[in-house]
Amino acid sequence: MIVGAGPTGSALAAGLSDAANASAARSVLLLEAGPVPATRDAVPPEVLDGTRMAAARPGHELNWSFTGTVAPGTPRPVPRGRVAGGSGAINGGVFIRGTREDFDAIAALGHHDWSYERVLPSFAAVEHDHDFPGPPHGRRGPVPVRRTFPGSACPVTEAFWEACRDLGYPWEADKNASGPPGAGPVPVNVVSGVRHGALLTHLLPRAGRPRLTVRGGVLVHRVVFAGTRAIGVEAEVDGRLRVIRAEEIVLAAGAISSARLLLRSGVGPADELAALGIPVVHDAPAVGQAVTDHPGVAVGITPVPAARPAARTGVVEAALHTVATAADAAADGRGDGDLEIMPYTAPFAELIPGGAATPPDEIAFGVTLLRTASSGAIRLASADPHAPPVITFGHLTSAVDRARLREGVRRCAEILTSAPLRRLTASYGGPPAAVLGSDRALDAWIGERVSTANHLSGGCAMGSVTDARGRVRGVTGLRVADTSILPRAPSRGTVATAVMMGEHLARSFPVPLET
Ligand SMILES: Cc1cc2nc3c(=O)[nH]c(=O)nc-3n(C[C@H](O)[C@H](O)[C@H](O)COP(=O)(O)OP(=O)(O)OC[C@H]3O[C@@H](n4cnc5c(N)ncnc54)[C@H](O)[C@@H]3O)c2cc1C
Repeated sequence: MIVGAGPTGSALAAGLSDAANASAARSVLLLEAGPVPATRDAVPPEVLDGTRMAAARPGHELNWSFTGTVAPGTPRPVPRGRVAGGSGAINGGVFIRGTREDFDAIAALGHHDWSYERVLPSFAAVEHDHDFPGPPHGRRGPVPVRRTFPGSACPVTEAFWEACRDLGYPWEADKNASGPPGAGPVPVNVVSGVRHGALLTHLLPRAGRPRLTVRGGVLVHRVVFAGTRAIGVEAEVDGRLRVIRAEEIVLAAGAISSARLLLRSGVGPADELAALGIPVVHDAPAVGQAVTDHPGVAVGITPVPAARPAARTGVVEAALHTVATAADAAADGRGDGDLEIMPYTAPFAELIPGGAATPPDEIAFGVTLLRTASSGAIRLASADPHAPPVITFGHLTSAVDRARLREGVRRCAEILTSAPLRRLTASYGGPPAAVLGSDRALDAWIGERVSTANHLSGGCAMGSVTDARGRVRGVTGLRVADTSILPRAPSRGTVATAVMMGEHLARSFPVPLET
C-alpha cells in the first residue's frame, strides 16, 4: 500500500506494479486524498494547463492550502497539490535535476546508493529529453522534457539572457547535465502548454492494469500497528472511518504530510506525542525536524506593452544559477550554483488568478537561495487528523543566508537595470538604490517579501528516521518514500528529484517483502 499519489508515490507504484520480471512485481494499492481522474478527459483543466499555476491559489479545491511561518513573524500560504499527481499537478513545470554535489553529499553520509552516479540511471529512466539525446539523458521514459532556446523565447526571457551574457555569466545550455552553472534555458515537463505530471505520465497509462489499484478520496489518518509492526492504515472514505490492511505500507504523502502521518501514528518525539495524547509506538525525536526549503523573493519590472508575449509555452523559460559568495568567500561545496534568478513569463496575477497581490502587469524575477544554513520543522497542532500542521521554515534566521539573499537581490537588480532589460521596462519595481546600498534596509525589504519556493524536503531524513531504502527505524512494515527522506533539499527544484526517487526506490525494494 502506498499513501499519496504525488510524483514519488506514483512513480513507485508504477515501478513496483510493472516490474519487468513478473515474479518481482507487486500488487499495489495507491491511496490518494484528492480526486483520481480515470481518463484524460476527466483531468481538471488547471492540472493540464502548464502555462499557469491556477490551483496554487489559496482555497482552490485541488490545494491543501496550508499556512506556514516562513520567517519569524511572517505567515505565508503553503500550497500543496491535493489530487493525483500531487504538487506536481499544480506546479511551475520546471523539471530540473538535483546536482552531483547534492547526491554525493547524501552518499558521503553513508547512503551510497544515493550517489550521483547511482541515481543517474533513475533520472534518465523517467524522462524523454527532446533536446539532448544520449547520456546523461533518457529517451524512453514517460516524462517529456523540453526547453525554449534563444530565438523562440518571450521578449523578457531573451533580454534576461542577453543581460546575463553582458554581465559575464557563462552560458549553460543543458541544466540537467550537472555542468558548471550559468544562464540558460530551464528544462520543463510542459509540452504545447500541457503539464505532464505523474497522473499523465505514470497513472493513466496504467489504468485498468490488474496489479495497480488507485483510489481517490481516501484521507489516511494514521498507520495502524500491532506492537511495532505496521499492519494497515485508518482512513476516511466517504465520511466513514475504515481500516485498510496491507503487507507493507509506504508513506508517500509528501514533504509535509509524511512526517505528519508518522507523528499521528505514534512515531515521533515521545514527549510531544504524549502531550497531544497520542500513544507512542516508537520514540523518534527526528521526525518532523531538519526540514529544509528554498527561501525566495520576487523582484519585479512592468514591461512596456510591446514586450508582452503574444503566446506563452509555460510559466518559466530561463534561469541563472550562480554561486552566492556573500559572507562566505570560500563557497565550499557550492560550485553547483546555489543562487537562482528566474524570470517568469507573465505577471503572477495571470499565472495564479485570484492568488497574487502583486501589481497586475508586473513580471517577477524570482531570487531563490538553493542551499540554506537554516532549517525548519513540521509539528502537529493537535491529535485531530483534520487540524492543519504547524509548519515553521526558519528562513532568514541565519546571518549567512541573509547575506547571500541580499547578494542575490543585488545581482538581480543589476540584471534588471542593465541595458537589455531597461529597453523593455516601463517601470522598475525592485529595491531603490538607497535600499540596495544598505544591508539593514535591504534586510527589511527582503523580510517583507520573503516567501517559500515550495521545495520542502526532510522531516523523515534517511539516517535519523529511515534507512536509505526509506524503512522507518524502530518499526517494521513501514517506509517513507518522498523528498522527506532527503537529508537536505536538493539545490534545484524538487519535482524531478521526487519522480526519480520513486523510480530509484522501486528498484531497491527486495523480493520477497522484508516485513
Ligand atoms: C505551487 C508549487 C509550485 C512548484 N513548482 C515547482 C517547479 O516548477 N519545479 C519543481 O521542481 N518543483 C516545484 N514544486 C515542488 C514540487 O512540485 C514538489 O516538491 C513535489 O511535487 C513533491 O511534493 P510533496 O513532497 O509535497 O509531495 P506531493 O507532490 O504533494 O504529493 C503528496 C501526495 O500525497 C497526498 N496526500 C497527502 N496526505 C495524504 C493523506 N493523509 N491521505 C492520502 N493522501 C495524502 C497528496 O494529496 C498528494 O497527492 C512546486 C510546488 C508547489 C506547491
